[in-house]
Amino acid sequence: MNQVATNFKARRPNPRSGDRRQTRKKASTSNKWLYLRAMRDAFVKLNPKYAIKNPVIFVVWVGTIITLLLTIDPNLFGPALQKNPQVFNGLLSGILFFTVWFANFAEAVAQGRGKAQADALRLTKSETIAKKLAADGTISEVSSTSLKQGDNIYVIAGDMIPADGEVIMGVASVDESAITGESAPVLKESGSDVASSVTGGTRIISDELIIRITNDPGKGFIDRMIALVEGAERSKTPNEIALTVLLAVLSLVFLLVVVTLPALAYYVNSPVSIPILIALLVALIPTTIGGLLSTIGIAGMDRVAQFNVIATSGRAVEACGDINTLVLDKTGTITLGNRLAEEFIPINGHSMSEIANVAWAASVFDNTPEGKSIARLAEKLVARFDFDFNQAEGVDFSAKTRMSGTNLPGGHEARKGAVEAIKGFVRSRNGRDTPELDAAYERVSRLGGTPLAVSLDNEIYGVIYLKDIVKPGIRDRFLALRRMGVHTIMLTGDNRITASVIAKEAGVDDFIAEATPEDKISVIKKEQAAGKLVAMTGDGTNDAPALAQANVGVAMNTGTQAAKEAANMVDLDSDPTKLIDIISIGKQLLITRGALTTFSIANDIAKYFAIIPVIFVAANLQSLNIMNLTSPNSAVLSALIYNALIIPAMIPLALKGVRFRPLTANQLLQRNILIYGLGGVIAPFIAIKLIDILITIVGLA
Ligand SMILES: Nc1ncnc2c1ncn2[C@@H]1O[C@H](COP(=O)(O)OP(=O)(O)OP(=O)(O)O)[C@@H](O)[C@H]1O
Ligand SMILES: [K+]
Ligand SMILES: [Mg+2]
Repeated sequence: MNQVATNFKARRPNPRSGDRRQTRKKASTSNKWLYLRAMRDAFVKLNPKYAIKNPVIFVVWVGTIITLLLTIDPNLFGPALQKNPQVFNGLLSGILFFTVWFANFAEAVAQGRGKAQADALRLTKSETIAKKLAADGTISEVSSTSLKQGDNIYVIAGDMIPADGEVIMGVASVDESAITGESAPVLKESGSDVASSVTGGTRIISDELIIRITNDPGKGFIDRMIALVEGAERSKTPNEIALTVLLAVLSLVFLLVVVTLPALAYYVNSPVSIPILIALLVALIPTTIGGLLSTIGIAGMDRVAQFNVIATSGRAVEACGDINTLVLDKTGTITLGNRLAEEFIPINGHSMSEIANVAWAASVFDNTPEGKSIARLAEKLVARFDFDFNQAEGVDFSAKTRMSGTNLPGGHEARKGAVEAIKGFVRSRNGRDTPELDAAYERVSRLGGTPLAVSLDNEIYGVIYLKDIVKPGIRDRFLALRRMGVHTIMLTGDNRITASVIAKEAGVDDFIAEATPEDKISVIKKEQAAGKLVAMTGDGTNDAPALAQANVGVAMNTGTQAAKEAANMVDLDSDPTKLIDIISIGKQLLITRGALTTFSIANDIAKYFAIIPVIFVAANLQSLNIMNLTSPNSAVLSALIYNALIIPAMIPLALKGVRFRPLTANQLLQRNILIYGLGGVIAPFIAIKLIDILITIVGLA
């Protein structure tokens, strides 16, 4: 006994999870490496094949080449017009090069974070020996990489679970810290909707299980996660594509403006040179947002991942920002969800022990947490109901019938379930319900509890009070959602009174009681038909269709494989309220993008006033030179140095996102226009002036 205990302890200090946490720490302290790698990757991204995907930055890239050629031969496209053309063109070319490189660097930094995460995940994916079960029950040892969908395997305390699967036999505790970072072991058992799925790379720490493999090699959950965090599957979102197109069109418009300038300048006798035109073009096109656009998107997915939620696409994260309606389960999402039997309320002259006996008989085959807790409470009251187990048959609970029970020998039927369901059942057997039933049912419901009626054949014995508690703090979260303009709907299989009590206590906007699984889908469809974008969470198999129908479906990691496949996000901590955080991240992503676009375009005013006087310098239009910069060369270089430096300066904001408050889209828009629009107009005037003074002191121009 002692020996076993020490053996078990001896294994503890060195479980995989420990190794992994160290790796995580290493990954976070090795920021220096992350930046070094990003610097290198920023050069790799200069490849034109890659660079052309970002039209705005590609224009700068082309400008770099042309100004480089003009450095070698300033008279390549006609006589050079400015002072020291070779030095000027060389400096210009260098600044343009760094503009492109900074944009690449920004993207590489965002991608690098994902790569570090993927490296940590790969550690959990080492090859192990799996014990495969043949049809005749014999066990053979095979490599974990050879396991296919449908294989059955056996694992015992200490083993690593070799691949994703569903528990088909046994109860055991599993250390899932390798994927969730949570050290408390989780109970896994067969039959239960929420606790039967296991993930490859986690470790079983007690007892034994038989698992049916659900994925072919290389298609497991961790494989998918690695691909996702590495950004391999990141496709541009519709909003991002729309903005890219808009930025490209804007660039084209500026290009047309710039090409027509020489004619105008000629007219006022102020000829302009090619490098100045390139400088003006680069200054005017939206390089700041163009350079940071994909960084913002990657960072959004990354931020979701830091919440321990895996998004299957950037599209999903972004869609979160547009969500108008949030559909939530009551039990386990809004309430704690471990609904336990608190009390039996006998009616119609039945005694406490009578209702306990029938409740016990109706629960012996019920594997749900509710069923088990009813049996436990009945046993506390020394319930007895003698019958031959071999001749009895369990009637499983389903969300559709909303009841469960046991078919006893001799044709007797013990049932428990939602009061309306039991009323219907008893009526179909020529029984009656009584006002006493309604009184008991109302009493439980008014407490926010779930009442279950108990019956044997056509006789109702009373009501079971299943107690459930609204999660602490949930009210504030719904309040925050309301401020963001998100409408919340609680869906529950429970009755109207319970539903309204819980809805009021939690502060949701709306509720639907006595909902069947089909109702979930129809609610989502109805909202969508009204032009709303809908998000929902769920865990059970019967949630899968609704998860697929919703614009954003977040499955719990403890949920079934079906639910996880259907969803576009999986929450590793299985905390349904996290959807609220994800919505905030999505909104923040959209706002960050909007803020930086506003800032980028507002910047143009200062850059315009810095460069335009240079073009009309010979015309002596002094009124244009409002910034009073030292020389034409210094004016152009200052504007472009600012234009380049603002990209790395904005990387932290792109990665972290702008400060977010729960406000409606309109309020946020107004706030942002004020901060980033006004700031975007003023900041460059000051910065360009300072750079001009600095390069005059240094003597660059
Ligand atoms: N094990 C059970 N046996 C019999 N009846 C049950 C059992 N579990 C729940 N019920 C009844 O069936 C109803 C519907 O259950 P269901 O799980 O669909 O919804 P819910 O848990 O109340 O709400 P939610 O949709 O928020 O999870 C419950 O409100 C309860 O009255
Ligand atoms: K620009
Ligand atoms: Mg439920």
